[in-house]
Amino acid sequence: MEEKRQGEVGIIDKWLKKHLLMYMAATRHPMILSIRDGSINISCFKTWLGQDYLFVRALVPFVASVLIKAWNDSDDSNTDVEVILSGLASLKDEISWFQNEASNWGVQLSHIVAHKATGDYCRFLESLMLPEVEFTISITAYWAIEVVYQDAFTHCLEDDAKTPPELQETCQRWGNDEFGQYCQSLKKIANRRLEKCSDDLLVKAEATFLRVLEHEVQFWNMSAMVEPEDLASK
Ligand SMILES: Cc1ncc(CN)c(N)n1
Repeated sequence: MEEKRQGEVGIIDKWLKKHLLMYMAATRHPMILSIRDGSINISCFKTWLGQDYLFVRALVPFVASVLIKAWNDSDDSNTDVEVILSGLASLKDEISWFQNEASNWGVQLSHIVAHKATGDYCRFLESLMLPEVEFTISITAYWAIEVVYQDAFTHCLEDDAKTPPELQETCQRWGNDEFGQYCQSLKKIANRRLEKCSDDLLVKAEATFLRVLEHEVQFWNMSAMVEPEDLASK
């Protein structure tokens, strides 16, 4: 297979162009736009916080499985393992952040039950952890999962955003430059693998990318739904 020439558009950029509507549905969801324009209903934010805590916990074994696949199957395993390991390590911080944030907002994490969208997304992660799922597929999914948050929350930090001060820290968590660089490193690994893989695998990887976007949209939809008890207390 020919090496990609400098300046040539990578496979992921082609997908982003081809599936722009779906990508925008995930990264410019009404829930994100409501954070950005300050109209967010705080009970939706609290639902998101509790459900995302469950999701991030399920992300740990998934990222660990990507790490093992990089170790076993990568053509540049030293670099890839280092990148993935730093993501895995930062999940510990992320979980502590959720615990701290939940206590600030009065959300009891021990009482949280997974909603359907959360359960579906976690089961999807589990299906990607199977040993027969190729490294190319799992690194593509990992990049897609992270970039949706990075892009969405960066949007909430732009100069003209009216994000409420109490949600700035949440947006910073995924909208900071360092996380942006991290997503670029994941994209580079995924692109390198995709350039070299068979047509069959490429089709599978594109379908996996789309499934991540669908799950992200469902996750935002679920968070944006006001719980009946919140309506009753109004
Ligand atoms: C649903 C979801 N997608 C992505 C991320 C970013 N780790 C997250 N915390 N939650």
